Amino acid sequence: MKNIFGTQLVLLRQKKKLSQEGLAKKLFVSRQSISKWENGEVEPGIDKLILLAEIFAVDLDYLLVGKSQSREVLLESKHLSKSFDSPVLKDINLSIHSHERIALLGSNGSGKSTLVNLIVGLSKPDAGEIIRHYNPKNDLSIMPQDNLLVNTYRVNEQVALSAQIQRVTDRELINQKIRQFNLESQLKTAVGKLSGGQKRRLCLLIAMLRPVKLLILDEPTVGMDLESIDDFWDSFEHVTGSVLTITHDFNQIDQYFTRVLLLKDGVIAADELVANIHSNNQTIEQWYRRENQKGERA
Ligand SMILES: Nc1ncnc2c1ncn2[C@@H]1O[C@H](COP(=O)(O)OP(=O)(O)OP(=O)(O)O)[C@@H](O)[C@H]1O
Repeated sequence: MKNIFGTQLVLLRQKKKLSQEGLAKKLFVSRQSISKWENGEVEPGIDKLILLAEIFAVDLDYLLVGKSQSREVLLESKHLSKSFDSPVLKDINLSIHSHERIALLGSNGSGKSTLVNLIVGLSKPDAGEIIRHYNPKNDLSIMPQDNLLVNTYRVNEQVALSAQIQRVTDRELINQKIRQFNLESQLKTAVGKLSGGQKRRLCLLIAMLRPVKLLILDEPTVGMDLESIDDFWDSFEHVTGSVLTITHDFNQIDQYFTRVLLLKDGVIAADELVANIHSNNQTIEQWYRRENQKGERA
């Protein structure tokens, strides 16, 4: 295990453009520990292995023994179209697989929310179909744009209520999420008194109380200050399963996402792996600006 794990760790860390120091900080260990893991001198404990798998969005099997990642198709959309006063989505063909962290990009009004609403089943397409290879009741979670929180509740009461609604009874799992989302010291604070960033983190925690196959986030950090945005995306690393997010946090996409989709003129105008964009020495913002302007300069 040692050699493969060490090699995998180096590869994944470099792919994510993380230094040993940067990774050590995320795991609350020393840089020397990372170095020892990578050299095969010592193995991390299971808790750190799970965190590593989360941070790199990979299977434990892939991390430990290099077994190829399962690539299950979760959702397929075929020739989707949707019009309001005028056509918004014209011909959307898209597949979402397991272990993908997808950022859905596009100008204001390009139809991102309309597409997400179709995917989660909040509205119906005029034509085309969505094939879901998961149970929408159990395997889909959504973090909406607005915080659906009870401001007068304390944080622990809010979490308990949400856990009850979702029928999550494993107390240890709930406590672990609270620790992961760094909300331990706010447990007795009234939800209404949390900062904007803390509220969004609490919403993400609630959306992730149950492990789901697909998590959908609609502009999760809108209106937040820079510090809260960083804070939020740090917690995002604990998401298991696949994610589809509408976001304009370009710096964060570079760090936390695996794939970007660009919606333009009613179609998926570009669909690219973040690693491919980086290997061309581009940031996601540079890529987005170039792709989104294509055909508009003539
Ligand atoms: N329920 C609706 N009734 C009428 N028009 C709608 C409705 N929902 C969306 N639209 C229109 O569809 C178009 C796409 O809207 P949508 O909200 O999907 O875009 P978006 O890419 O999410 O935009 P933004 O980045 O501004 O959030 C817009 O022109 C919008 O006015």
